[in-house]
Amino acid sequence: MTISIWRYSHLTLAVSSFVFILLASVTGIILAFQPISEQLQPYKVSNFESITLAETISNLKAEYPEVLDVQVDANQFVLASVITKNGESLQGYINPKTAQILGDKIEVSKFFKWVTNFHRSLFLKSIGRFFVGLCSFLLFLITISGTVLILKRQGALKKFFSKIVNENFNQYWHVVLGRLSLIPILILTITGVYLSLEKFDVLPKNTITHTIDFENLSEIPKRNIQEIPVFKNTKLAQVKSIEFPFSEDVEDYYTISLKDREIVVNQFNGEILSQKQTPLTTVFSNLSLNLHTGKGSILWSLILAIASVNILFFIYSGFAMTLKRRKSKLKNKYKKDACSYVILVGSENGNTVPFANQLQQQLLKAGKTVYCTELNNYTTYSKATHFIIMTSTYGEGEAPTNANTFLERLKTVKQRQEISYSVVGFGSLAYPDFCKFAFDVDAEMQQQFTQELPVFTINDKSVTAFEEWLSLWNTNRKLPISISKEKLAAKPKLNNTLTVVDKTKAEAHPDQTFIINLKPKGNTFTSGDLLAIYPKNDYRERLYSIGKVNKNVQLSVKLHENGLGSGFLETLNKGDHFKARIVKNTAFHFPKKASKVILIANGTGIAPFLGMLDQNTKHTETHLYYGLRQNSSFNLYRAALKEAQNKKQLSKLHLAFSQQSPKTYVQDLLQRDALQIADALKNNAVIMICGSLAMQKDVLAVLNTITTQHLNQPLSAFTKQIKTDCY
Ligand SMILES: Cc1cc2nc3c(=O)[nH]c(=O)nc-3n(C[C@H](O)[C@H](O)[C@H](O)COP(=O)(O)O)c2cc1C
Repeated sequence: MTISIWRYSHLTLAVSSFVFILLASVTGIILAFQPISEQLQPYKVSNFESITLAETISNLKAEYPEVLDVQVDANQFVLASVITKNGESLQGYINPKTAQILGDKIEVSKFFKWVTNFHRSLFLKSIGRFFVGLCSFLLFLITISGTVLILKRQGALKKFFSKIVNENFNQYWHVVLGRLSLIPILILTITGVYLSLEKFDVLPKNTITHTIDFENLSEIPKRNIQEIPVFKNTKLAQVKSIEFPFSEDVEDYYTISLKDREIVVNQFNGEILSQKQTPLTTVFSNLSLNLHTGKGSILWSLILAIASVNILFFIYSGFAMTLKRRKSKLKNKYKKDACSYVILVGSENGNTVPFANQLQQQLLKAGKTVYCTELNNYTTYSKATHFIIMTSTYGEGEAPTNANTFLERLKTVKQRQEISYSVVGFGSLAYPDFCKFAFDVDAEMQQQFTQELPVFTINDKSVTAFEEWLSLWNTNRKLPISISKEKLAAKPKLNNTLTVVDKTKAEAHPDQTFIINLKPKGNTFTSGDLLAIYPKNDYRERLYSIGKVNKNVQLSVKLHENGLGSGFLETLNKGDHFKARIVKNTAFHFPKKASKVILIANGTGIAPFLGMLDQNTKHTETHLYYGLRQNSSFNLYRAALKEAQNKKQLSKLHLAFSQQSPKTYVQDLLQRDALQIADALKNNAVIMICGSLAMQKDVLAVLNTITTQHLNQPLSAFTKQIKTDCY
């Protein structure tokens, strides 16, 4: 079944039962405190587990002239009904070690009785009971469909509990709490259904009847209670109730109900007269009651209370997510065959839709005819001249639900006219397959249409990045489109405060470059992750590649004229602090296992590599190809790289100077070392590239020549071994 059907079922079940579930959860939370308040009473004696039945019965018989019965409840409180020496009839909790009365039987308060009644039947008697039972069953189905949705989201059963990226409060906690309360909620619902079925007499009722051979009852050998084997060998903890013999007639006996069976014992010689297993329905019934109410365990009662609070949160967050999805509807002014621009959207949770809506509105304002639809609706567009595909990636590099049949449709639906296209990928660097679906779409589109711009990727809904794409696209299309950032920009989630440890001076460097070391809060980042800063405290974001050096965040920054990010960082002084966001960039971490690592950088692209070399304490063979303008540009990094070489954390350094004669670029050095590079790639080496996009393009072209010439394969055969982070 597809994810949308599961999601639809999950939602429909929730909508149809949420009022009942809401009421049952609120009352359930209150009721969880009843067993807790009971258990806090001081009626359980110490070392209860070691007390025997023999000890209890003989103590009671010694203390009271007549004992009617004894019950041991889920709290291990022992309740006895006795007649005292004064002839008074008494029911209360006793200490089985002394037979002394500890207190009166606890009566459930009127308030708890009222809430219990409401919880069971909503005061609607049988009809109410039926609905409560039904809703328990529906909640069971909601839990199952929710589990399937989590499984689909996580991609595999073994990943059920693996880490979840926190992109959205409601979504994140819906899944995290859903996983944590899965078992308690399943137990609550199954036991709830069982208890309801029991009330409707649907389950078979088995009562125990004993057949006793009254003819052969004997009073001899007369045994003391303490010497009767079954009493000696049975612990009180196993007992549920004891019915004492009515009189001293041999035909009256002890009936002892244990957890798994019921026995009848001759009161004189201790012979077991009959023994019957407890029926399974009774075992389940007791188990269901204890599990559903939390009787007998403060911990379980608390777990049930927390699970019920979570259910309330699921109702809220589930509806909040649904509303958000609904709000992100696509609307059109023109019919599909009347438009020259077609925006095709792929979105799982609606985050990409506002970007598409903005672009559509602004294009309409500019007098263009635009049609906007989901990728799965792809069909013919008789007047289209340009497609803009805006799609997120979901699961593990897969298509979002409303785009999962697009690639198939693309093969069958044929357009009649020439069409150009641009793909904008929305994704998150926290996932290894960053914007993969956008790249898959682009590869297929290239077969039929003209690519106008290479795939443009947008991390974490960055409005700044979208503006960058728009500016490139505007230039190409000769359009003046600008978007309303306020409508798109979500408040950035600043997750760290960084303090300046030290900073070099930009003016001391020939290329106006400086290194800044920042002390973050916590240690949960690594080299290759990104630091997102918001210099003007608005939506404008600037990203820097992090090198983790001495547990600090180290950035290498080139000061640009009027540069928003570089200007802000340049004005900071030692001790200053500011809030920012550390963005995980799992796709650009130093490989844990690799025969060899080849790092390629130019300019400030060295930043993450300085950290990776500092962290390369396993001495993985690592080569660095580094392009700078001139020898003096290298002064800033000389000491750190020398130290890395001395510590054998950098095996070899290859420098290229582009403004010194002979002018050399990193790709020239790669070409020079073509044989070693080919050999390394063949032996599973990893190549990491960081720096300018122009350098990346040239380097990839040279690498492709190397693999084609020396390994008879294009570079695309080695994609898994190439990691890039260029800007
Ligand atoms: C369960 C899940 C899996 C994701 N998998 C990826 C992924 O493999 N690659 C990626 O770049 N982004 C991934 N993302 C991030 C989304 O693509 C990103 O948040 C996007 O902005 C969501 O837009 P949408 O709500 O329109 O689908 C994933 C998000 C979620 C919730």
